[in-house]
Amino acid sequence: MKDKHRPAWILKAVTLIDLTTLAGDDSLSNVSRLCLKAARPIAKDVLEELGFDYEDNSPIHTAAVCVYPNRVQEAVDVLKKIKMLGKINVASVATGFPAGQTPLNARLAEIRYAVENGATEIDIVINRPLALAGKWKALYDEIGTMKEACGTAHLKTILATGELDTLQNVYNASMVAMMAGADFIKTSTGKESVNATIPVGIVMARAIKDYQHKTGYKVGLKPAGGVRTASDAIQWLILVKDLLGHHWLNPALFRFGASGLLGDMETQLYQYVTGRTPSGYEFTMG
Ligand SMILES: O=C[C@H](O)COP(=O)(O)O
Repeated sequence: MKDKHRPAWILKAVTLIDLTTLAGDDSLSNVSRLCLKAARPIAKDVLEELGFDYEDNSPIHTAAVCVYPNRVQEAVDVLKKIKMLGKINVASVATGFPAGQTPLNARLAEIRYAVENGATEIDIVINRPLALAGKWKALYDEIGTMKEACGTAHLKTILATGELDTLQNVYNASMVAMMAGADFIKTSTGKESVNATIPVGIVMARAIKDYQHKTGYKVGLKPAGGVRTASDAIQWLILVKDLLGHHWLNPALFRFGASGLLGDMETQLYQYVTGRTPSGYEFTMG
């Protein structure tokens, strides 16, 4: 890619991020910072130098923030306060994230709790033992009940591909999730030892394309876990553009799940604009 196009690709990628915090010590304070960062992800001078408005109507904000169910209400409140709720969605992981090893009733209750608190996107994890045992109908039924529990909230289905053993299982699980009503299929929780990889992305994009051919429905793709650099992000954008088409590169059909991707994007954009490396004092949260 020509260097002059790089900032545009990076800015595009910024708008496709589900800015995530999924840590045991998450609190009102870091969730607030996350929301402020989601609303103003790139420093004012850098953004203006690239020709974008920094003010309220700036199109450069992340697609969503992604938090644990217990933190949904706080994220909703902060985004409402800064008038960004709706422009930035609140996504919640649920269903015993990341392992999914809790009874189905508890997993469903967690979805309902997150939705009642204002989450409009729910990231569930699939039951890996069902997939590994080839019990696809049982997996379909579980995801179907989770879709129902979501109500009007969008369902993102995390396959945890690093634990599915084979690419055939990844393809089958993708198909089952889509047939059960997933709005997005997502690679990983970020907590497996292997997370979003390009080979898995190719298989999932292929499944999405096959599903579209069979049904006419477009399902989104969300690589998540270990996407850390602007170059990683651009690789994913190129993969999606090549396999699914340019129109898939919008927040309704593509997201990055990432906690640590913005830092490198900011650095890269700063370097592009100023020709120098940031000192470390250049960027502050919020
Ligand atoms: O869904 C999002 C992932 O948990 C984020 O993973 P990450 O912390 O490796 O970026």
